[in-house]
Amino acid sequence: MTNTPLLAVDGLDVVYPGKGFRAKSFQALADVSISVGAGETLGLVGESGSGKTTLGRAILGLAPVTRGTIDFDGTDISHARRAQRRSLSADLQVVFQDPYTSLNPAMTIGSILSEPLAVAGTGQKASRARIAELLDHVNLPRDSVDRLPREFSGGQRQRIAIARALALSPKLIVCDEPVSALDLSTQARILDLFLSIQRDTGVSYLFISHDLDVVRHISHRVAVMFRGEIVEQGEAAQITGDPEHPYTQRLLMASPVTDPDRQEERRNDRLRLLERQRNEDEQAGAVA
Ligand SMILES: Nc1ncnc2c1ncn2[C@@H]1O[C@H](COP(=O)(O)OP(=O)(O)OP(=O)(O)O)[C@@H](O)[C@H]1O
Repeated sequence: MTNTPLLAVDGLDVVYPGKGFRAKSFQALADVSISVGAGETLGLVGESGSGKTTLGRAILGLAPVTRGTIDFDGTDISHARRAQRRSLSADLQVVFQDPYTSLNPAMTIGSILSEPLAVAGTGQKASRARIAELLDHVNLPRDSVDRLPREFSGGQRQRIAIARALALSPKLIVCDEPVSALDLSTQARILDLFLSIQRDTGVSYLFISHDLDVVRHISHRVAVMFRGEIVEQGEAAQITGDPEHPYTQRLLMASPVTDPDRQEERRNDRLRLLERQRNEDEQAGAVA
């Protein structure tokens, strides 16, 4: 990890224009600032509708930037045009939540993986070699190339989506709830895959999730989003275990403990939080 951020979002506003006659516009992000270093994972956590996906989409050029900058690898890409976006796609990739809809059902795995390589001008022989390497990397058999997405389980499809994102060795992958559609044991295996890929390649992740346990497992740092604003950010263990902001505290108290190995740890976090809230209430009472 280096100190120079690979991605620096500064003072970002996103306002969705109203649709139809008299429909109101909607401000989905207000003054959002985050950064992701090379080889780092920033977890982005928050309730449904808080604006997490909108931030990911703004970085990918899919949501309108009204104000602020998005610096990626030294260039402001907040208003990048199509040609610049295309050249960025080698370095900036995405993995979506739903492995059932994110892969074209009519294309073989070989065609899905060769698409980004062909766009980048990779020759057929080099492309075949790269595809074999990618399948090894995500632990899928090499003969997967001739099969269709429907022949794979949800976890395997997410491995294919990850392989596709890795094809051109990106610097940053925006991961938008990439394990939410998977069962618990598959979630754990895919999270481990994300971690081992990062160890091997040094790729950075902006990892979007509503699940504090998932975010704690995968992230170096965590940012918490509430109603379109970042209300708190810091080291993953601190934000997910001993948060300062009342909203994050509520998230911690309300979130289900998905990982059985973490139940004890989470119980202790909650007890510590309750203790702190009681002390703060007592102090407030003493002052009043
Ligand atoms: N294209 C759009 N036009 C208008 N409003 C939108 C659009 N996309 C999202 N929104 C609104 O912006 C807000 C933030 O949505 P967003 O999908 O970014 O939240 P989220 O935290 O990712 O939620 P979820 O976890 O449910 O996907 C919501 O109120 C949503 O209705």
